[in-house]
Amino acid sequence: MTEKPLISIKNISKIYANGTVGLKNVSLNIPAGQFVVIVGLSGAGKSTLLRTINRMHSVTQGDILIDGHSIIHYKNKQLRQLRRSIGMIFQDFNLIKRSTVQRNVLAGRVGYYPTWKSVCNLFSAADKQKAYQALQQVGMGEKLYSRADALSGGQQQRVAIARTLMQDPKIILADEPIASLDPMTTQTVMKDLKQLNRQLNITVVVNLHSVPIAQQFADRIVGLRAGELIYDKLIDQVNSEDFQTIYQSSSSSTDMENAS
Ligand SMILES: Nc1ncnc2c1ncn2[C@@H]1O[C@H](COP(=O)(O)OP(=O)(O)OP(=O)(O)O)[C@@H](O)[C@H]1O
Repeated sequence: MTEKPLISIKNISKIYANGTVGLKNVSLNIPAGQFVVIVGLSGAGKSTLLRTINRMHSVTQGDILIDGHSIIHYKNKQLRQLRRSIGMIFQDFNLIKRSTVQRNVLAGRVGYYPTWKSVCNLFSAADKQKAYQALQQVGMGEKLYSRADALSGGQQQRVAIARTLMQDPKIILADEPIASLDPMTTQTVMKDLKQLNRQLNITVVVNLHSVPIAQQFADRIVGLRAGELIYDKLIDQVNSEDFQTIYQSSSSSTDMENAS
């Protein structure tokens, strides 16, 4: 029996206002609990694809269903609820640098508060406890009162992950989460994501440049090239030649180094 997908992407295309084609007729079904890695050269459309899933980008054509509901026409309350259920991790962490770790993590909860309460920092004791637990989950409990800008890049990314946990997300989208990190911290951050995926059954979709890291962590690898999906395999079916299709006609030495 085929499992009903949590994320169903149906023939989507994205053409930016300046005419650039971001995605061409991409279809993809992701079941709940899967750890999916999207790989491809710079400009292949990875960020565009990820950002259509939480409607940071709208699609030009096609449909996206989350849990069976089309999201492409969502507005106002529906859109806020959608974004509350989807955590997003960015390459540059997106923390408020001059605020404490606790305040940054609580920011993940603002979708559950009326604006005036979150602006006035009126978070409940239960949510402060939840923030501490989220930090503990990524090994950062003792940094609760540190300032975000006093942390290393890897620590900041883990705070960003804790912030998404405050949303009780069904899905975490991570756009190049390790691009600014050294190899050791890369492992820590990827292991955190994998642990949340496995322990909390959060569906994770990650954009990566590094094929070895993709192979280490993914349940499934999806390859994009020039906006098209050209590759989609479960990890046990992947072989090293597969990646040549994605990375062929590379003009970027960085990508080729990472792919090797
Ligand atoms: N806001 C935008 N306006 C116009 N074109 C854009 C915009 N964002 C992305 N693009 C273009 O869409 C295409 C896909 O870009 P996208 O950022 O999705 O690729 P990517 O695979 O994530 O690349 P990278 O690995 O460099 O982040 C590229 O040609 C890019 O220049």
